[in-house]
Amino acid sequence: MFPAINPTSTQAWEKLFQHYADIEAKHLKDLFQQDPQRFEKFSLTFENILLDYSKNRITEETRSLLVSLAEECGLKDAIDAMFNGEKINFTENRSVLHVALRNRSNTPVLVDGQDVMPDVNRVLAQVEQFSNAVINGEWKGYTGKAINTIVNIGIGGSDLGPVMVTEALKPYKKAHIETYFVSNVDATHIAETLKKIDPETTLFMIASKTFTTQETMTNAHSARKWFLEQVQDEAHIKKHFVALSTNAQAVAEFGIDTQNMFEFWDWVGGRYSLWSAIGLSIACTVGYDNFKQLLEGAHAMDNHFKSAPFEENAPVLLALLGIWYNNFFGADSHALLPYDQYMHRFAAYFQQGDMESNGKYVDRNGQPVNYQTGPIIWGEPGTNGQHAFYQLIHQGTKLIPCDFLAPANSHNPLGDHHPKLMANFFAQTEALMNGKSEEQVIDEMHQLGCSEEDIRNLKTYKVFEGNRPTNSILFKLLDPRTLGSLIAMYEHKIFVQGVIWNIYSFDQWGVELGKQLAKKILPELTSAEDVNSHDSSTNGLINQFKEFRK
Ligand SMILES: O=P(O)(O)OC[C@H]1O[C@@H](O)[C@@H](O)[C@@H](O)[C@@H]1O
Repeated sequence: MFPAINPTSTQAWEKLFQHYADIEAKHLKDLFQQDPQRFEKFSLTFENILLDYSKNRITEETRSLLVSLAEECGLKDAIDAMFNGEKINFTENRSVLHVALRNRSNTPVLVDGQDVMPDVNRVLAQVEQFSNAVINGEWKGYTGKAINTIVNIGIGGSDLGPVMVTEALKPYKKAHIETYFVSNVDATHIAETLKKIDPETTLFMIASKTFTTQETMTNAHSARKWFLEQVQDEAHIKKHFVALSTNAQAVAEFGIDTQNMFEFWDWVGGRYSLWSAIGLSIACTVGYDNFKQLLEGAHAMDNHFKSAPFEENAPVLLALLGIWYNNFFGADSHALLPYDQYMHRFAAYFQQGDMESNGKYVDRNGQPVNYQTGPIIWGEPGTNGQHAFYQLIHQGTKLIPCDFLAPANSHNPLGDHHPKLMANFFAQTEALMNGKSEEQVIDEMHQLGCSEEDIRNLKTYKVFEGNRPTNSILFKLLDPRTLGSLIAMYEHKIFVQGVIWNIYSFDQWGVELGKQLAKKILPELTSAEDVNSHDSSTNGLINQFKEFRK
């Protein structure tokens, strides 16, 4: 196991702290003026992806100090530990092997001395066979009709990945298959979906690692009840319900034939599971070949992550830049801004990926940390965001490092839409960096014929400080392979940050408390008596809720 080091105790941290004072006083605009090679120095390409991180508040010294920090924190050993199947998810005593799910080179990966690759390949073959059968119509519903509708019922990691990927890969969607995702326990979600579908041609995928999650089980039972009301025969369930899970017993108890179960394992974290059987809805929507391309792209990024020197390693650099802003500049959030409508769930996906992984205040020694850990992740596609929240990024009091992501080629090359979209991407990153000086504002106002009084009164509002850092991630086309690489890049970024923050990134105890309390409260909502077992606010709310429902 790699050592548990408090990052603030390293020499690199101390040096970064001193170095920060220098950098804080520098403007990005000047850094570019001083160094014509800046773009070459601070950018890299990986296959069809260009990562330009030159618009960050860094110098070569910053980069080398950040790399020293990673080294001092034992990142190399940590990467090896993950890829070698060590139980780095200590609090659950599990390996962390989403990389094995896409290990296309098929080299053995051992957990407790046993190679997991035969199991991975077996389930992948099952996914291939099943998705082919659904897509080409061999898999028939109870009346002999082919399937044309998939409803994935799952939440969190059993929902967000497939939702994000099927949206991102919509251009690859099989035209005759419609896919719906139901996650919320709010009945509206399942009820509105059931209105649109036909039991004869619908396949339900019950996606749950544990097969105990309240929301998913409630939705699954409602779907089952609806289905049986229509078809009146339990024997038909096996043609219309499959399970994606690690829990065979619970699947059987639900009434799904374990023949129709697509297995995965406890060493796959929920938020890292889209590469596993949880990806069945992806394979059935875009076809197995495209799913395989997604895995290939992720595997290529895994190899890059494992072997590239830290100075040239995309996930490591993104992670280190995040730490630079989070821990030295005090930035508390990070925005993901894809300039691609197909990627509209990308930020939502990595909200879980990042915040559930690194939202921890206890370190790997069991001590509360004395430094900041995971940032708040948020974002929306551009250009929509520009007309909504970019004001605060440009002129607010908070520093918000942003990742801009975009394809050079659109799947919809309609008129001049794509050049317009991309002009905005380039303009925003440039504007965030350069800002606009008071001199420029005055010049502009003169040119517009503004009065001296107006200029005096308004100029300060129109000044942009700039010096707002961004990463630009430009890729050739949003194809399955590229998407796989991008997702894996962010997964590994999260891993690197967790290692440096010395926290356990692969558990999620923080989601348990609310679940426990909800279980306790549920029977109170239907009991006849007034509730008084909580604080006055919770009692008051519950009792008013009951009153409103009388
Ligand atoms: O896939 P299941 O087991 O239904 O879990 C769904 C989600 O539940 C949440 O409470 C978290 O634990 C997530 O990490 C997980 O992805």
